[in-house]
Amino acid sequence: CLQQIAEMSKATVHMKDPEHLEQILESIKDSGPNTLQVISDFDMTLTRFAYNGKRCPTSHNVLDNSKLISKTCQAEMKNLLNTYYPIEIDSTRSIEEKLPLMVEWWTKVHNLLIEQKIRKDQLTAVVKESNVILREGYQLFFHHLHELDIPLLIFSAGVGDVLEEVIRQAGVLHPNVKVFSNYMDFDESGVLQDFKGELIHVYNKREGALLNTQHFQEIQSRHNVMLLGDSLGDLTMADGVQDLQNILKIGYLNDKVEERKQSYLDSYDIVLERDESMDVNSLLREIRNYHDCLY
Ligand SMILES: Nc1ccn([C@@H]2O[C@H](COP(=O)(O)O)[C@@H](O)[C@H]2O)c(=O)n1
Repeated sequence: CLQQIAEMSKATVHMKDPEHLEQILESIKDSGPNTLQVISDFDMTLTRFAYNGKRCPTSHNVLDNSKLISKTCQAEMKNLLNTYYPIEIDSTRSIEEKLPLMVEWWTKVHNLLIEQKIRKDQLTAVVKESNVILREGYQLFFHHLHELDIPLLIFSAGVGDVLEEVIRQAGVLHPNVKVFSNYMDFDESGVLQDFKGELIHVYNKREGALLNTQHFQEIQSRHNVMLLGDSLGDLTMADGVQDLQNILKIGYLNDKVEERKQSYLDSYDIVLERDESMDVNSLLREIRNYHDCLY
């Protein structure tokens, strides 16, 4: 199955330790789908990084580039993106150094969005008109997880309302999909007045943050994890999983490939370099076939 991923993939696939990977996969298969949860990032992990050589938008960019935002504000957001995104992906800076700067970026952008008086009823059209695209093979990915009743936890530092709308419009917002993200807070007339709860940025995603929530109860017996991410910050998404047994970490290396390759190879079990598809479907198919043979 691992070989299949390597062969089928249009991208370059790196596997840290194929033997160890095979063991993890066997163990996950033996334990059954009811012990598995999938934890995934959203922007540039479930969605495409580029299409026809052009960058695709993140959930924030869907708003930034839309008609809901004034030209002056768009220019300010672009400036912020050009300032802070290089810091986010800079492999020479530590997470500790980047963290306050990421909070600064998100806070500034959210304040700008609030100033724009965005209305809730405008989001559907804005998503429809955007160039956001889920990765090739997404239908099968969501379908396998739904069929096997495996929870898909999407942990995103993006905008929850936007990304949920993307998944809804793609027709794959199944009941097993749970999104944890920055949700907009609208006033009684449907105008954006704030963002709900604690800010989620690229370096504070942790399943432990869900402790005491209804959802945490539902997943606490699932000790095997498949984690999908595109940044080193995504690696902490499984922190707090109860009695973790096996974790399979799959990383999409989209940008600044050469500079960041080594750190991704050190941290992820499988690294998909410049991939735009969901080759992980082969792993899910394998788990599913194994389960179908047994039951
Ligand atoms: N104003 C912003 C802030 C962040 N981003 C990007 O969004 C990504 C975060 O979302 P995840 O689903 O990946 O957690 C992150 O990679 C930022 O670069 C943005 O585009 N605009």
